[in-house]
Amino acid sequence: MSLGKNWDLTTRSYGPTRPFDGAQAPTIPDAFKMIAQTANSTANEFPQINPDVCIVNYYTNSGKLGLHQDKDESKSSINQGLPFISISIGDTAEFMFGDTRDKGKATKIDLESGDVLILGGESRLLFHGISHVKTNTTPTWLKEATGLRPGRINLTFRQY
Ligand SMILES: O=C(O)CCC(=O)C(=O)O
Ligand SMILES: [Fe+2]
Repeated sequence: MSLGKNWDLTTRSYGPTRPFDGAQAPTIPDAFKMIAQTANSTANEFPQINPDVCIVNYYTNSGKLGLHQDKDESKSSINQGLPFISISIGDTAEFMFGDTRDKGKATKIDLESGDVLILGGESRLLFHGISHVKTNTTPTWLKEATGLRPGRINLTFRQY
């Protein structure tokens, strides 16, 4: 699901509406933007963004995402190395990143619930992906407080 602008996976492009039902992408709640901007200013590595896209991905326990670069934002955004800010909720995922699409050469780190990962500047075009989601790793307090189903939610904030 996309907030702000619609992200169409088929054409790998952004637009105002969702092709499958013509609906406008819902606006990004200010509270969401604030979390992403606060994380970015706390990291203090990259320029601040005014996010106009938030892509929300849900991974089941068998969910994966192949190594890819995020390069469908505007040339200006990419050339400036404007960061994309990723927030993980729920089950832990193994995140891979590297200079090439080669999985064997990628560095792997765990992204746990609550972790924020920011790719910006020179790291903006790193190849990255999710190799697997680790079953039953959602913090107990979060499961109890929200009834979150198994799996992982990832929010990425970008400025097109
Ligand atoms: O799920 C993640 O941590 C990464 C998501 C991602 O790479 C993307 O949405 O482009
Ligand atoms: Fe990505």
